[in-house]
Order: sequence, then C-alpha cells, then structure tokens
Amino acid sequence: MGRTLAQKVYEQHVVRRTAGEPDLLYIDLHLVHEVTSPQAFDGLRAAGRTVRRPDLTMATEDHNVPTLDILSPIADPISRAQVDALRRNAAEFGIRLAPMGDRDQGIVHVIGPQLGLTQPGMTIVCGDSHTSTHGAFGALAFGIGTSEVEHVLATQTLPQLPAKQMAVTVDGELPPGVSAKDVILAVIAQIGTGGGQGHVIEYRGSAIRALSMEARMTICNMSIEAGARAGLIAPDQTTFDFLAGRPHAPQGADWDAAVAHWSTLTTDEDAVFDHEVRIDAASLTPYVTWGTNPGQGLPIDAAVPDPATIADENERRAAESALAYMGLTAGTPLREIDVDTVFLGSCTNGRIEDLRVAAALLKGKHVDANTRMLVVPGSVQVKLQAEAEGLDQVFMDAGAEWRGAGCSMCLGMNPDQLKPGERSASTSNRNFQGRQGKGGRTHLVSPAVAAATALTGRLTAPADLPDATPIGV
Ligand SMILES: CC(C)[C@H](C(=O)O)[C@@H](O)C(=O)O
Ligand code: SF4
Repeated sequence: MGRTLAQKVYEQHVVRRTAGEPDLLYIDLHLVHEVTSPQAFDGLRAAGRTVRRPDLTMATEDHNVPTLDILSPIADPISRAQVDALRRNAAEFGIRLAPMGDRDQGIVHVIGPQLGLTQPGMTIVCGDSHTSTHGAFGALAFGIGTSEVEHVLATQTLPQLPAKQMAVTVDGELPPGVSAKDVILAVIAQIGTGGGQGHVIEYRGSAIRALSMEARMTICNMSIEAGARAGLIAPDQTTFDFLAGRPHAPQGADWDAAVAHWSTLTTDEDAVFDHEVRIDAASLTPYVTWGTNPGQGLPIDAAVPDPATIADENERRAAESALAYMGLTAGTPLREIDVDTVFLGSCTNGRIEDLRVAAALLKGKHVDANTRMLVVPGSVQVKLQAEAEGLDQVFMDAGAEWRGAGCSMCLGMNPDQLKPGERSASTSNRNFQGRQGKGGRTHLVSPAVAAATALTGRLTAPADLPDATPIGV
C-alpha cells in the first residue's frame, strides 16, 4: 500500500523501533523561544547534560517582547525573567539566539522559513503549538511540551507514535478577496476544533497548489486549531523558489541534490487517508469568527447564529456562553459588529505578503476615527522589507501604528493587549476568552478583512468598500 507524505517523512526519521514502545524519531531542527524553554534548560543543568546538536537548534525572543521602545529593559518582571533566562541559557549551552534588536529576531515560525532553516522533508519541533506552520514546506513539524524540549535538547530525538492521516483537498479557484486565512477558517468551521484530533492533515488540490508559501504557512499554522497534530503541503516549485538563496538553504551541487530529494516528497497515488475533506474554493467567501473558538466562524454575509437553532447540546451551550462573553446578540449581521481595535500580525498573518495586501487597501485612506490599528511585522526582516517597499509609510499615513516585531497582540504576554470589553478584528489564530487581554473580545479575520474593517470600524469585506478593486489574495 502507498504511503502519505507525512508517513514518508516520519519513516525516514525513525532511528529506533521496538515492539510495544514509541518510535524514536530523529529531529532535524529544534526551534526555541523564551516561554517554554527555561525549565528544559534547568533540567539539562540538573542532570549535568549538554545540548546534543546546538547547530540544529535556534532560539528567538518573541512572546514576551514589547513592540515599542525595544531597547529599554522589559518592564514586566515575568517577561523580563523569561527573556533573561533564554539569553543566559543560549550563552551557556552554545545555542544561536536572535535577541531583540537583532536582524534575525522575530516570531519563531516566521524566522525559521525566512532563514531557510525550515526545509522539505525535515522533522521540526518547537515548544509551541503553531510549529505546524513549517509543514507548509513539506516538513513534519509539530509542537512539543517542555519536558520534550528537554529531551530533544539532550538527544536530538523524540519518542513518537504514528499519527492518523487526513486529507483536506481544496480544488478550484478562490474568488477575489478570499485568502488562505478564509480557507482555513472555513475548514475549521466545517470539521470543528476537534475534527483533526490525532491526525496529520495534508492540504492538497489545485487551490492549495496555487498558493504562495506565505499563504501555505497561514493554512498549516492553524492546523492545530482544528485539533490536528500537524499540517503539511507537498513541496513543489513554489517551495523551491522560496528557499533558493536563503542563508541556510543548500547551495550549488547540494542544492541540486536537495531539490532532487525534495521532489520525491509526495503522497503516493494509492495511499489511503483515514479521513478526507473536500472544499470547493470557488464557494468560499471571507470568513470571520463570532465566538470564542476558531471553529465558531461564518461567511461575513451571515449573522450571529441563534444558539436555540443548534441541535447538539454541547455546541449550543458553547454558543450561548460565547455570545455572552462576546457581547453579541443572535441575528445581528456580522457586518454590523463594531470593533475598536484591528491587529494585523502574528505567525498566521504577519508576513510580507499579508502586509502588502493590507497596505494596498489602506493606501491613501484613513483608519476609522474610533478604531486603532496595530501593524506588527512577524520579524525584523519582514519589517525591513516592508519599510524598503514604503508600506510603513502607507500604514502610518492611514493612521495605523507601525510596531517592532513579535507576537504582540496575538496573546496577552506582552504590553500589546485589549482592555476588558474591547473588541478586535485580528489576523491571529486564537479567539479564546481573554486571549488578547482579560475581557478582550476577538474576531479572527484575514489581512484583507482586517484592513477593510480598520477603514470602516466594523467587520467589513474588501469588496464592501466603496471603491473596491478586486484583489487576488
Ligand atoms: C506560549 C506558547 C506555549 C503558546 C503555544 O504553544 O501555542 C503560544 O505561542 C500560543 O500561540 O498560544
Ligand atoms: S504569534 Fe501568536 S500563535 Fe504565533 S507563536 Fe506567537 S503567540 Fe503563538
């Protein structure tokens, strides 16, 4: 029987297999950030161990970093302690670190691909659930817990059990103004936040093949929000073109050999998936979430659902409590929901292409008077690229705030937070209660919807804007 891409990459990394025990997988790349690593390094120290492959390990500061005034000491004591601990640990164990102010600093899932560290066919782990992002390159990439971080630091291996296999096939052409973010919000709305549990999802089909690497990363990033262990996309010419010339990409004859190997990384015709989901790209519209989990999303044309019409009792209760927390009334058209904050950024949508889409909509216009917009590049490199293209000026002229790189308002671990009762349209990936600050209310949206919403102060699709010109992404 044929094998899926995920099964091939998995099998290529098994270094020990014994009946009745998990497999031991070799790990090609270990990414580290300040939140989930301090105890892992403490464990190494206590056991008198070293880091087995510092050359396959890379650390960055992202969750706790302020996006303003980055050269002053971090004010929050917990954040400061975590960042200081990472600096000490990286120095002591000989790990490369991109600290605040460094050209390579940024959100861990943005810098890996950007540096060419992330490559097809690799196993990639990080103490962070959105490690699935790297699956966009045809890597098997997943989040791990802190004790597993310690295991990988010490041995460069990880005990694993094979996952179940799911295919999400998106065929056809996305309508103008509908993007990768809408695709993945639609997938999660369809299969639910537990729909991918125990599975690795492979995204396939003509609509996926047509996506840029940035857009593929957006999709794989949110695999975890569907409950999946990982998500991946077979590498192709788009992947190779993205990687060519990046600092850590192979060069010369090594590049040719790598591309030859990467080209073999596809799912066999006769491979069998445990589950298959099909989506018609042409039927998709901009999606927004109305609730407090990423599966509670609907096309922007819809209205806030009435929990009374939901048959499943658990889902009905979840919808009731979501509406209470979100301060929403059943039947309200989604387009009539006012927001006070728009956040463009995160490892889901903080890459250069996301910024370009938003800037194209904001150019020559002004953010609504009662709305603030934060634009936070996912990395210093994204920031520099955007500035070279003049996007920073477009955002600032439109009245948006142009910030330094980091996780920022994606989660309340740094100064960028919503106040209780504030409501955001956010390009991030989680809308859990309190995610962007205690009492804050989050609507997940695409970069295009974020920009259109910033202009009107209420949830808006780009096509709703008076002078809407169709945009392709
Ligand atoms: C802080 C970290 C452990 C967490 C994660 O694992 O995803 C964070 O990145 C998030 O997005 O919630
Ligand atoms: S940007 Fe958000 S989702 Fe991504 S790693 Fe940071 S906190 Fe997690």
